[in-house]
This record gives sequence, C-alpha cells and structure tokens, in this order.
Amino acid sequence: MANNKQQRARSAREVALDALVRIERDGAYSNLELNRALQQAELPRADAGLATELVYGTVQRMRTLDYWLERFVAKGLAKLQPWVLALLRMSVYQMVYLDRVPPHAAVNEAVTIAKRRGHAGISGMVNGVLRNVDRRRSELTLPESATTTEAIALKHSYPDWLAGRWVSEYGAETAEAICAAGNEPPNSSIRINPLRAGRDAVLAALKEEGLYAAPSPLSPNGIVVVRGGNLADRIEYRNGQWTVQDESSMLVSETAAPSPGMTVLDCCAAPGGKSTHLAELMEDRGTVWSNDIHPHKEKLIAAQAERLGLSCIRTTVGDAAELPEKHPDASMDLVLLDAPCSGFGVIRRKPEIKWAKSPVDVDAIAGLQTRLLEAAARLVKVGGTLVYSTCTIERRENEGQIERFLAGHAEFELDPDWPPHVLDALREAGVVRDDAAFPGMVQLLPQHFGSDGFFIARLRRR
Ligand SMILES: C[S@@+](CC[C@H](N)C(=O)[O-])C[C@H]1O[C@@H](n2cnc3c(N)ncnc32)[C@H](O)[C@@H]1O
Repeated sequence: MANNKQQRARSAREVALDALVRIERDGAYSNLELNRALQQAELPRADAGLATELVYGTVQRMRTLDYWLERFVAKGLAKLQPWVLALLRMSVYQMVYLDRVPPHAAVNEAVTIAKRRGHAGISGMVNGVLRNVDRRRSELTLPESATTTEAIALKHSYPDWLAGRWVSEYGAETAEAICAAGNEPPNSSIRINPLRAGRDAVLAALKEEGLYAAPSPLSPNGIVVVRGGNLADRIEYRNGQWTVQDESSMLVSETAAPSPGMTVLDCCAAPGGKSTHLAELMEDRGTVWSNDIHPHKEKLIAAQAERLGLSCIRTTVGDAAELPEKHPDASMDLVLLDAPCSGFGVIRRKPEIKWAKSPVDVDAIAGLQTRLLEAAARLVKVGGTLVYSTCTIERRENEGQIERFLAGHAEFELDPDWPPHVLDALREAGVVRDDAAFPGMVQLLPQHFGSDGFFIARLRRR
C-alpha cells in the first residue's frame, strides 16, 4: 500500500516537473499545460490535486525560491539544465510551503527523479542541495535592508517593476494585499442559465452531493463551489444548465444589464462567456453580435451558444477596430468592449503572467485598447450604453483609458446608474463607498471578493 502511494506520488511530481519545464521553456500557459498533462497522465484525483498544487505553487513562488536556492547552488542557477532547476524549485516549494509533505519525502522524491533522468552527478547535487536547504532552514530569510517594493516583491514573489507599479498606484498596504491574493487558489464559480435551470434548485442539488455551494454575492445567477472538481465535466454543464465563469466576469454583463429585444455588440467576445450571459439576460430575444479577431475562436462562441440553447447570438470574425465597417454608426443599444489586457487580475489562475509580461507589453496593449474603444464608441446609439472592462488592475489600462476617452468625447459620460443589486454588493464589500457619489466605474481587486481583479466602466451616450 505504502509503495503504491509512493509510486502515485512520484508520478504526480513527474507530471508536475514536465509541465513546469514546458511553461518556463516554451512559454506554455500553466492552466492549458496542466490540463493537457493531467489528461494524458490519468492520475488518480488526489495525485492530480498534488500535481496542480506543485505547478501553480512553484510558478507563483519562483522568485522567492530562486532567491533562496542561489545560496545553495555553488555554480549558480543560470548554469543548471532547465529540468534540474525546475526540480529544485518544486522541491523547495514543497519543503517550505506545503505542510503536508514531510521534507525528507520531498528530498527523496527529487533524488529518485534526478536518478531516473540524469547521471549520478546530478542526483548527487540535487541530494546535497536539498539536504542543505533542509538543514539550514533558518537561513531562508528575506533581506532586512530591502526597500518597501523589494520586500513585497521578494516575500510574495513578483518582479520589482510590477510590485513597484502597484505600490505607487495603490499604496504599499493595498499593493501587498494584491500580491498576497495573487498567490491564493482561485474560487470556482458557475453561472446558472436561467433558460434551463433555477439557482435554488442547482444549489440544492449540489449540496445534496455534499459539495459546499453558496450563492454568489455578485450575481443573482452565480454560485460559488468549493472543491467541486471540474465543473465543466458534468452533465449539467453539457446540457446547458450552467457556465463556468469567475464572479467578476459575471459582474460585467450584470452591469451592462441589457433588456430583451435589444441589439447588442460584444466586440472581443471569445470564448463567449459574456456574450452568452448577455443573451441569457435578454431571455434570448433581440441580437447579440459576438465578434473576435481570431477565426478559430468563432466556433468556441458558437459552441457555447448552442450548448446553452441561445439562438440570438450571431458571430463575426475581425479586428474590432474595423467593426464600424460592418455595422452602421450609432446602431447598437449596448456595446461591450471586454478588451484584451495585461491580465494582472487573473494572476491566481495564470501565475506565469507575472514573469512573462513587461512594462513594454502594458504600453502596447494600452495603445490597442485606445483604438478599440474609439471604434466601439462609434457604434453606440444616442442614449445607448458602452461598457468597457478588463481583467487587469493597471490604472493605465483602466481609469486612465476611460479618462482619456472622455476628454475627447463630450458626447459620452460615465453612467453611475448601475443595477441596484450590483451596487449593493459592491457597497457591502466596501469596494464602493457609501459616503461618496458612485463614479460609474469600479476596480475590483482579487482580495475584495476572492474573485478575479476586474475593471468595469459604464458610459452613456448623451
Ligand atoms: C478578454 S478576452 C475576451 C473574453 C470574452 N469577453 C469572454 O467573456 O469570454 C479578449 C478577446 O479579445 C480578442 N481580441 C484581441 N484583439 C482583438 C481585436 N483587435 N479585435 C477583436 N478581438 C480581439 C482575443 O482573441 C480574446 O478572445
């Protein structure tokens, strides 16, 4: 029995190691890579859980792990083969951050993997480094003389430039809370399709199965599920009762609040999470034009619409900057621009983002957002609504974008008239202050509700 367990645990670590190498070497996305690796390996559920924790944890804590490892690897980390470095990081991650893995088990497993993959010299080095780390744990400290930014960045494992940006934009306390929240496991949540199911009935059914499921405070059709496994791999998903979606994402279409019969445009729509939500809120009456630049993503949107039984969604493919060539000016009751962005609000789900992106990327994406916003605005009817959202927390891509746009467009104004249930939830969580006038835009941070960091602005065309 014990042998079986060790065998399975080893497999979990090997699967995790291969995924880590691909994420680092090939720039693979952690969530996609992990899904692929887990499907291929067919690990038992507990081992799949361990592999998931090792991949996310190691990518999340990479900077801190490297900072400590540098002290123990005489020739320096840069000279190590990628798989050896990934193995050392993954092992120190277990020793420091995972209470349930005894340090000697982490060391032994690493040495076994090293023996299997490398020559004796490598396994000896791995053994020596990890045993030293274990013996000299008291030396795994952070520098005392660091600046505020360096201290936050090293403790929570972020690049200095990113932590520094948040310190200057939000203040040190909030910046540290953002960084800490980015290392927490994300909630799972589903959005009930009211055309196919009722939230209370689904809640009751999930609870009957012994799952912890609670109504989302952010969306009347949202449910937060704890340890529910893959919620997209269930019959209720396949027959269109629900969509797996983060609560912050749900809030976007809730804020847009379209009415049945409207003509709506979702400029950057794939894979269709918000388009299908808009269509559900419209009771599948009217038209949702659902556009994306990538031809291969069109079928993702169409598949979601079909699964959910929504016939009012019409897909198009093209650059959203050119949408005014496809639709007459001022023809839409509602335009949603869920813009491509730096993605810093979803670091919990894709931790490699913090290592892959640079300030240059933020500048480039902000330029694209400006162009898309200009095009989207042209299509909004007089008296109609423009919703701009991103899954990032960069002011330049969010408030900055809206302020710049309003400065050049006197025909638009911020619309503070959000659905009361949305504003109540934001007030209750302290995201929107009771004592100040609501400006019509909001920045959700990952620590507010445990949901993704999102920005939402609602504008009205005068
Ligand atoms: C944030 S995602 C949209 C998520 C989607 N709204 C949802 O809720 O499922 C941004 C999307 O914009 C698309 N995109 C990027 N640049 C674009 C452009 N210039 N025009 C249209 N779509 C674009 C990407 O392919 C990506 O699918």
